[in-house]
Amino acid sequence: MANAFDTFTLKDITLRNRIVVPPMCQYQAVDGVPNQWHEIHYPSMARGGAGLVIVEATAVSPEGRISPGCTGLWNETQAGKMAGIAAGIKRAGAVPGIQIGHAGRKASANVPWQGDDHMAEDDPRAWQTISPSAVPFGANLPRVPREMTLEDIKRVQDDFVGAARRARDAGFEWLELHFAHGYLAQSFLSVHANRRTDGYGGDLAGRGRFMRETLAAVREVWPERLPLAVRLGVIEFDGRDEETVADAVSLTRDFKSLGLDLLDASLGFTTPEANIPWGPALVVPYAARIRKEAGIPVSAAWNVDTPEIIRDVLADERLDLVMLGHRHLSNPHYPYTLAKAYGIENPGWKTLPESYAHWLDRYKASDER
Ligand SMILES: C=C(C(=O)O)c1ccccc1
Repeated sequence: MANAFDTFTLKDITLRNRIVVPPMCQYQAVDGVPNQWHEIHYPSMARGGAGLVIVEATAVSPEGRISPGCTGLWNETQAGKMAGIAAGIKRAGAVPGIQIGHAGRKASANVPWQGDDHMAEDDPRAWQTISPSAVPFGANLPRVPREMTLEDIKRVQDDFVGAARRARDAGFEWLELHFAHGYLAQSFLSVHANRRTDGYGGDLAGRGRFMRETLAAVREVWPERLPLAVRLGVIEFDGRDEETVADAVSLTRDFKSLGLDLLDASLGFTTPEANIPWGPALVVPYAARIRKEAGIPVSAAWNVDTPEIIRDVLADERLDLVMLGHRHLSNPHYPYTLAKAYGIENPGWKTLPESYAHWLDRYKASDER
């Protein structure tokens, strides 16, 4: 029976606990280059006590960004800045992770609080998006993407490999491929986005090919001793759920045979018509099924966010790691809050830097006396 403050070892990497700061886009980069925002944000999150801090969805190419504010790992300038961020996370006691991806037909968008929609075609910042088929997402993202050629597919897969190599050389110790949320890789898997009739479309084998090939190629450059994860949209809530979840189980088994170490279960988000039943631990049942049927460690986000839920999903081994994004944005020291909720002795010394722990212990808060 695991609990949130147990260590977790995967390959040569041991996390100090089961708490993860998941990738959460900050939309603060310029030309994909991390800056002081990221240099403060990520080490601060790590200083709060989480076991693993995963840097936001980082584009493998300029056209792969969701928005102009997204980070990238397609050049050495970006890699140099990312090296400092990885070191800062590690210095703060967490394992440095990074998520790499390509936004596909959801790219070229305004940041969420500036519209969360495709930039106008005459916006000088906008760019042509690409996708498995010339099928738009719709709703706030109506631009018709260009259908990818086989050369495009190979180029983008090579871009994933290049970004993985830069992440390795920058000192990251945990790599997550972004195969979820309606971005490019998920679009290949989705019947809502992929109408191809060549080897990258049609049945599950065809729709899963881009993901399998990309994972295998990245595994070649990502050190065997370091964990390789995939965030996969395992359900869409589009009326095809049993088929989609069964596909996710099958695909995860394939990924495992290609060197996947952990599956981070999330949502598909490939159609605006989805009817998502928002609520506590929304994705956990599907993550647990994959854990059992594919025999691989799993994590999940999406309202795994109370001490009771966190305790239960870990104790009964539905999840191996909990992704606490919302909790960390409102309180980067959430591990301390969680330790106190569990009545753990000396919660500050258990989760925070010694200077914080000292003062928290030395002079009690008025409601702690
Ligand atoms: C910006 C996102 C990402 O990087 O996955 C995202 C998209 C949809 C829901 C949550 C997060």
